[in-house]
Amino acid sequence: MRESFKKIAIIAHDGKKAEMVGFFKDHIDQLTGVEIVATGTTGSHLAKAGLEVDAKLSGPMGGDAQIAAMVAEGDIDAVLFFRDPLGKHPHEPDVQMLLRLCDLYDVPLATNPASATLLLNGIDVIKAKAKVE
Ligand SMILES: O=C(CO)COP(=O)(O)O
Repeated sequence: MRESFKKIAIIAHDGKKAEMVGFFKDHIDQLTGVEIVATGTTGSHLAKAGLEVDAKLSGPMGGDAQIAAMVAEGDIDAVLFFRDPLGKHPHEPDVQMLLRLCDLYDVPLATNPASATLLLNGIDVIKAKAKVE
């Protein structure tokens, strides 16, 4: 079980970007003190919403692959990926690689807002526990 969440990755497919921005505006307090890495366009949306973001390449240009490599190197503590199950994505192999590496390295992965809410609440519990200890 992970004991600290210093850096998280945020990614959203185009069909989920509006929902993703609304979600993170609502959960901005839970991101205090957490570094955010994002794919390119997701990152620019988050930056516009006032978050500090390390934006990688756009997803179809290799951004998911860059984040997957960070997962493999142990540099990412959780991935919040707002996937669009109804869209077609030219870089689907990169997406599958990212999901696989999260499972391989046991990195918490949320692929929809409901699970992202639970993940962020879980991070809060771990943060609170670390303060008490
Ligand atoms: O394609 C993506 C996820 O697979 C997201 O990439 P962008 O954030 O650059 O749109």
